[in-house]
Order: sequence, then structure tokens, then C-alpha cells
Amino acid sequence: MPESVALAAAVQAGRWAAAACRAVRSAADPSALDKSDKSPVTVADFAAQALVCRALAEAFPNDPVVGEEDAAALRSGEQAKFASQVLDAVNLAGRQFDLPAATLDDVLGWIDRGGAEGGGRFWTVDPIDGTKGFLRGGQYAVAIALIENGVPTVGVLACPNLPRNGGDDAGDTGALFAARRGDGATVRSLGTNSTPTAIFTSPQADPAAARVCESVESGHTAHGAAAEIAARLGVSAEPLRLDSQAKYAEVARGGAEIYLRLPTRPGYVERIWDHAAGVAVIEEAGGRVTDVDGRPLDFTHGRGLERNRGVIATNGPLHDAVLEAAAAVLAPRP
Ligand SMILES: Nc1ncnc2c1ncn2[C@@H]1O[C@H](COP(=O)(O)O)[C@@H](O)[C@H]1OP(=O)(O)O
Ligand SMILES: [Mg+2]
Ligand SMILES: [Mg+2]
Ligand SMILES: [Mg+2]
Repeated sequence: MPESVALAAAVQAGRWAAAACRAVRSAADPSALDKSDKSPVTVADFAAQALVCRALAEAFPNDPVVGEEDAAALRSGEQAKFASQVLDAVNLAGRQFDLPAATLDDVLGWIDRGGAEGGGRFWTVDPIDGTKGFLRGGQYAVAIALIENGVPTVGVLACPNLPRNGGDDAGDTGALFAARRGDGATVRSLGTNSTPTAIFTSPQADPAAARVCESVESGHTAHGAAAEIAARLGVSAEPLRLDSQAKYAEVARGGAEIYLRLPTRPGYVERIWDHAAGVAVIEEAGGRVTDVDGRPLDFTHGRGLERNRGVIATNGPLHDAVLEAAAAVLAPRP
């Protein structure tokens, strides 16, 4: 079946952005700025958001985009050198795809296309999900999703550092996961014209045999509570720690059964771009996603998942058992 225009645009956007991320990492140690919440943002985050918004604008000029980054810091005279590095990264990646050279104004304009509010139909973009992983040389993902009436209907996760065929095939690094509601989920390489292969979650129904993945960063998830949940389920394998939505991808392709993202402090609201693409990919691969209370993720409240706390994603068959264990371990919803 030919891919829909929306999925094809998101795949192209993911490839362009992944090329920029790789170019930045191979050139030098990426320099980072601190955002107001103290989280880092690099030249590659901005270049990747510019390229994703450029690709989406070509295919869907009227679609709003809700992106993580904005160009305000790059427009301030103080960051002129940083801004010119972003421009260079966009053009370096662009040359790989025969794109016309961009100006700094083009790049700032594309980045700021990500400042929309959302609505009935909109895209949400995390140009680098897992910036800390990117800086460490760990996992990161370019995450792109189309949301229609609160439902992620298209999702792409481009994971430049993830082995495509599982852990044994480390020579073939870089995987792009894609899904469109009703059409299933696939993986392909990051190269142009690569063929997608269908992926499915693991059929494992024995909780004791499950493999759990979680964040590397202890500030992003409660590792202790996850260990208690795993113990209740009788899980013996050590958790797999990965940065970014690569965790959703790993569960979607059957490399793990459970992804736990457990609240570290009351009041942290998850961002829609940290989950929408992962939800589309995992659900189309046969999995399930809810918050820790079993509620579906609610993408109708702007930039945050205001109505949810934490996230639990599973292969499907294990979902109810994990929710039951989580309810026994976590304090009830306030
Ligand atoms: N306190 C926090 N709790 C949960 N997630 C967070 C927190 N601070 C930042 N994040 C976001 O968590 C995601 C990475 O989590 P993980 O540990 O799974 O890799 C990123 O989207 C990161 O944003 P960013 O996109 O800026 O990297
Ligand atoms: Mg960030
Ligand atoms: Mg993120
Ligand atoms: Mg990000």
C-alpha cells in the first residue's frame, strides 16, 4: 500500500532532521544552552526543528505545528555564533538531500512555525527527544506526530543511535519507526528509499518474563517505584535504561514488554511531543498506552498532558497486570 502523504512527509522530515543531528555530533562536541527550566538545548535541536518544520510546511503549509523549541534565543544578538552554527547544520544536512541553501531568516522562520497552539488537526514535534542522551552519546529520537481530534494518527520516531535489527546488529545503526492509524507500524533504515518492515509487540503474557525499559535520568522517572512494580510482577531481568522515545520503539518492535515513566514529583506535566509519536507507533504495533492510573493520554489540553500523571506503555497482553502492580505501589491520585 502506498504511504499516505502525511506519513511520507513525516518520514522525510525525520530523515532530514536526523541527518542534521548526526552532522552536529560528528563535527564537534555539541555546544548547549540552558533553557529557563535548566534543561539543555543544542545546535542540533534547533537545526532539527527547522528541518522538520520545513518539510511539513512544504507538504501542509496550513497545518499548525506545536514544537518544543522556539527561535527567541537565536534572534538575540548574544547568540549570533550559535545561530550561525544552526544555519550551517541545516545547510549541511540539506546538501545531503539536494535542498536549496537556506538563509538564517529562513531557518528562524521555520523554527518559529512550531509556535502554534494546536487545534483539531495539528503536528507536534520534538526535534531531539532525549537531549541529555544526545549529549552523552546515548539514545535520542526525532519525534513527529499528527494529532487529529485528540488522537495521534501518524507518528514517526527517527532514532539515529538505535541498532535497526536489535542488539546483535550494532553495525547497522539508525532506525526510523513510522505508523499511521489503521495501517500498522514499521521500521526502516534512515537512508532514502529504504523499505519499511512491519513490526509487532511481543506476545509475552507472563509478567515474570517481561523486560522493562525506563529513562536513564533519575529526574525523569522514579527508578525505585519501578523496581517495586517489577518485583511485584516477578520480573527478574534488570531494567533496560534508554533515553528518549526509543523506549516506545523498543516495546513496539518486541525488544521489551513494558515502558514505565513514573512521576518523580507531583505537578510535573508531561509534554505532548514526548509521547504522541510513541503512542501512534506502539498502538499500531499491537501495544497499549495509558497513564499510571489507567487513563488514556489526553492530547486535547494544549502543550501538556494536563489530565494525566506518568505513562505506562506495554506490549498489550501485560497492560492490566502492570496497572494493577502500579496501583499497589504508587500513592493514589490526589
Ligand atoms: N522532570 C522531568 N520529568 C520527566 N520528563 C522530563 C523532565 N524534564 C525533562 N523531561 C523530558 O523527558 C524526556 C527525556 O526523557 P528520557 O529520560 O526518557 O530520555 C525529554 O523529553 C525531556 O525533554 P527533552 O526533549 O528536552 O530532552
Ligand atoms: Mg528539551
Ligand atoms: Mg522530549
Ligand atoms: Mg527535545
